Amino acid sequence: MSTVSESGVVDAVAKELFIGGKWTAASGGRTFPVHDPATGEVLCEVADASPGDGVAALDAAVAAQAEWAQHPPRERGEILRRSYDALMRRQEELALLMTLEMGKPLAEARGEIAYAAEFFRWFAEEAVRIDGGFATAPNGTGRFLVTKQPVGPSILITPWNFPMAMGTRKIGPAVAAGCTMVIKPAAQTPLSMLALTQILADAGLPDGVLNVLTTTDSGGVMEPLIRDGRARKLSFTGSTAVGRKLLEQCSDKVLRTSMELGGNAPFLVFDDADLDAAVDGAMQAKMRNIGEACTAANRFYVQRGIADEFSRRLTERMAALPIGRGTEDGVVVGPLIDEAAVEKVTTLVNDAAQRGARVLTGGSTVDGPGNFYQPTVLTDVPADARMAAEEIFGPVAPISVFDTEEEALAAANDTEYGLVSYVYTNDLKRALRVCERLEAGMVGLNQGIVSNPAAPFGGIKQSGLGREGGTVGIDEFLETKYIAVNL
Ligand SMILES: O=CCCCC(=O)O
Repeated sequence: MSTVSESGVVDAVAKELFIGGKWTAASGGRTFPVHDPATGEVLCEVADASPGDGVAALDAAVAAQAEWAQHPPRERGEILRRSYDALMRRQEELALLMTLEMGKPLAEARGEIAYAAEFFRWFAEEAVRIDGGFATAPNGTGRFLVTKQPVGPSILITPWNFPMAMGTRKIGPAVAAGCTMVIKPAAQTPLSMLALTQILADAGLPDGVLNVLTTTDSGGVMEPLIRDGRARKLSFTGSTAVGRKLLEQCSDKVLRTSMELGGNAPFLVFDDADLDAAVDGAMQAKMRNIGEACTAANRFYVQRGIADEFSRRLTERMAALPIGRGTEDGVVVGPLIDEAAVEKVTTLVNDAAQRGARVLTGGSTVDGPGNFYQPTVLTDVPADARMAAEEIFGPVAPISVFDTEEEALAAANDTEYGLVSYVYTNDLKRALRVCERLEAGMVGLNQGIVSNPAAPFGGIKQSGLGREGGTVGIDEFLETKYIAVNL
């Protein structure tokens, strides 16, 4: 595409299902609308898969598995590498497409395309490094041969908040490992995944390796595939509530699972922290993706000596953020994904205010069309406020004050979640002590963003199972086989 226009990027995407290497209409020709969250307008109609379409997609993935597993790792890597190049070459148009369907500002959408592409570059390099082992048995006679094989047909379910990167983070290692896939993007944001599908097909991904289902009937279409028994793996990114249900379904046929679930990230700022850095980090940890991220700082705990100054500076920064449609120049805060998201944020803020929290800035929706909520800072947020326990998933920063390290750790760990925590301190011993005791799969130490394709992303407790990215990311799609050799 030579020009980048709103209608152009939407028109350029195939709106059908992708099954066995072919674009195909949903059975009955059913479609559903995709909306622009900034205006509420319909962007386009997309195929609405039925349970029967789901089975056809799984059939195609199963049929392609044996041959794909034998495909040379170098070639699997090269498909990913060509796809990386295409993503970066087309960064501008793909970013616009993402902003239109998801709402995030264009600068962030560009960032997500680059982030997404990096997963392909990373796993292109990992495809050729799948290793094994050969050892002598302790009794000296036998030998152990250890090899790794693809798990098999995999079901991938991706969320709306990072519509491209959560796809490449799963597709990358699956392709590198030699697994075939059925992928279902979120109904709110199918277009980025459909564009990505064409990129992979153009890069030479064989027919049947990637099959894509867009649907409004997620449970009706996906549950039978999970229970079918031919898929061997489910990788899901989404809420803990949905993750629990999927885990139950997976138990039926004992599927391998990777679960990237919800978070409730604490952000600790100690008196000895660099305050400028802490406020910068707070803005990143809170406002990346308009707060619609499982990694978003959900609770700020600030030590008493600097609490007023931290709150003042954060409030000033939040109040100054330009709000608007993500396609407009300079906009930093786009719309939330839908009305339900706005309602949830409104309920949580009102609940905290009723329990005694003070609103320092924001605290309400924005007049006019679209799903906008003002950047909001609350202080004196009591421990029993709902937002202390639930993911806000919006531009709201609740601040509470603490006195001692022990108190801060107790508050930070007082959650069923354990995805990520953030700590700001200049005391090395405290930093290490606190990082070790925080119950989280990831910690940002004097850093407001932890996400990196080369690092293992994932949570403990009810934030999930497994890791994505890093050197361990490919293992999620590999089985270890041990061959006992009798000499
Ligand atoms: O909502 C969670 C998606 C994870 C985004 C990231 O990789 O940082």
